[in-house]
Amino acid sequence: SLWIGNQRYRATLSGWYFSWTELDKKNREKKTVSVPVAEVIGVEDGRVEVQPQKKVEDTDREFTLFYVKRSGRGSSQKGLWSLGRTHFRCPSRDLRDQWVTQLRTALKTHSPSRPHKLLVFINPFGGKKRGKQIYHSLVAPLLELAGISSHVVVTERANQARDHILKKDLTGFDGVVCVGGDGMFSELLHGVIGRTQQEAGLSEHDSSGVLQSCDLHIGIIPAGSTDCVCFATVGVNDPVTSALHIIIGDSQPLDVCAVHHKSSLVRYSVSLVGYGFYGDVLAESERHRWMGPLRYDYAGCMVYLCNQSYQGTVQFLRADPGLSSPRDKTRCLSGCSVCSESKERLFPLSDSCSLYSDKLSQYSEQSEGEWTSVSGRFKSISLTCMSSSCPKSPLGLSPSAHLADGTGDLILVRDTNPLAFLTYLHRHTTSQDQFDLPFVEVHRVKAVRFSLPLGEEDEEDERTEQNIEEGVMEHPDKPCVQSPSRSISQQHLAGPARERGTPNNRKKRDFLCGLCCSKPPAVSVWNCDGELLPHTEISCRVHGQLVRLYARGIEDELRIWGLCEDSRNCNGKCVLHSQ
Ligand SMILES: CCCCCCCCCCCCC/C=C/[C@@H](O)[C@H](COP(=O)(O)O)NC(=O)CCCCCCCCCCCCCCC
Ligand SMILES: Nc1ncnc2c1ncn2[C@@H]1O[C@H](COP(=O)(O)OP(=O)(O)O)[C@@H](O)[C@H]1O
Ligand SMILES: [Ca+2]
Repeated sequence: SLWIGNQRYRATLSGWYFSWTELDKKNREKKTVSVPVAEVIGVEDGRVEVQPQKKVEDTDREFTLFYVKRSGRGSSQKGLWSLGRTHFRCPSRDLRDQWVTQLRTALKTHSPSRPHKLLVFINPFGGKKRGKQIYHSLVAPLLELAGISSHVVVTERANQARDHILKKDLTGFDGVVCVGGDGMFSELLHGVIGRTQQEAGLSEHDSSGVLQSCDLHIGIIPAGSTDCVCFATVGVNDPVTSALHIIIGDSQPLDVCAVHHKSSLVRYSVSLVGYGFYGDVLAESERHRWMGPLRYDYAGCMVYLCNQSYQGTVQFLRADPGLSSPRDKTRCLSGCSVCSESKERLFPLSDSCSLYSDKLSQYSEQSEGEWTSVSGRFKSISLTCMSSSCPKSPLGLSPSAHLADGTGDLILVRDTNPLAFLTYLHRHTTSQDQFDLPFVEVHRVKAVRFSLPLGEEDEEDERTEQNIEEGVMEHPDKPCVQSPSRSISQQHLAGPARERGTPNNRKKRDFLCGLCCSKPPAVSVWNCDGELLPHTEISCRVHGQLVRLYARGIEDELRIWGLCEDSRNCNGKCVLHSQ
């Protein structure tokens, strides 16, 4: 027996669960609360509070249990986690000590993958510039409660986090965490992948080579502008929810797209590699960084009004159509079977049995298959390894994409009239199928190549290349950018490609200076997870499950999503109809 206040409960700790059942005066059982041991955050002697401030009342018969608490069913805050806290009173001090010891032992046994030590990078300038405050007031107290030690680095420049991971001693750290947006996540991604390849003696520049998947986990505390990676892997962008996923050591593998130009690596991407509309929006938004997250809406409207389209040829290698399709109306949710079966396909030697051996023989990872080619004028070309859902688009660029199936979705939006394109964009904010439009096509792919029409190819201007290398010339991209934020965006370009002095394409952002100059540009720019790429002709390849995040995919009642035909079936409660 345990007491909460004056109410008596029957408590049990059996295997995976700690449960307490309310008992009435006649010992009849009433409501039960069950907490999986894997979701216990901590057990403390006495009456302990952590919010708003830590307070300990050391009473000898009491203990406090902290655990993951989910927001109620049907709540508008689906997927939101908070810290649950219950004070239990035991019949004696001895029994209290036994409960605390047993719970702590169970925690060790059932949660072997929890981190003990984390390296945390805070971008003080991301999003609404609240990174430091978010970390110190919401996240640090939870880590302390869970007994996780952390080493915190507040960044002073772009790429500091990436360089730290690439070069410094990381002995003892179980994971790296960023407090910031998709740009900060991208720094960690590049650091972790780069370091793993260095240690494995593999070259990142070999576009057909296999990369070593990374052991160091990445955690994201959302404090940025789009927070797409966090939203698409957790389901919400909430710092406390993400901190709790980190603490309990959740693990979500993630596909990564490697972008190459000729024979060198340009960048990695997990969410959006976009040309045309999304590239132009990013280029325009960089000039308005001072607006914070609103810069994307402003730039989106401006670029929409410019009504540009761009010529090019897209070639792609299809993924096995027998496994899944971008239009199959399913969703990649926590425990997704498509992703777990992909693990056996992607790493056939790591598991003893392979359900997929027959499928493998028809569609081997070795035999690449045929490249398909599509040429024309496009409003937008997007490749995304995951749904890319974010607060702006709750179902994302490709709602049925999978986080860890080794494929990406290629979305081609051909040139069309402005109203039709607006319909396409608007469908990202509703449950309507954005692919069910005559000028839109979507393909599930393993690799993509983009080339410009003859005469418009990437210029290999040796002089420009040399000048950048010698540091005598400013990077010629975005010649019209004048705001002080330039320094930040210039540093963005100082990614792997720029450091090796690869050439840059030119003459393209002019129309954004005066909002559509007389001569429309022939070439757009690639947006790679919020970074502008310095090349136009690129090739992309998806590396299945290359990194792992402290997340578990989107959980829930949203499982009905695939079944819901109309709002009457779900009473307006499913994710499609509750928007
Ligand atoms: C009419 C409403 C149209 C809404 C269209 C919403 C589409 C949203 C798709 C979002 C995909 C997001 C992919 C993630 C990208 C991020 O990695 C990356 C970096 O994020 P960070 O700054 O946090 O580091 N973010 C981005 O590149 C931002 C792309 C956002 C594009 C938003 C465009 C808004 C468009 C508004 C158009 C309005 C047209 C209205 C005309 C009257
Ligand atoms: N201290 C810093 N000063 C300037 N730029 C930084 C700093 N720390 C990180 N950055 C860069 O700022 C960019 C944007 O950061 P991010 O956290 O993604 O915010 P947002 O979502 O608002 O774009 C990232 O690409 C990152 O490399
Ligand atoms: Ca994928």
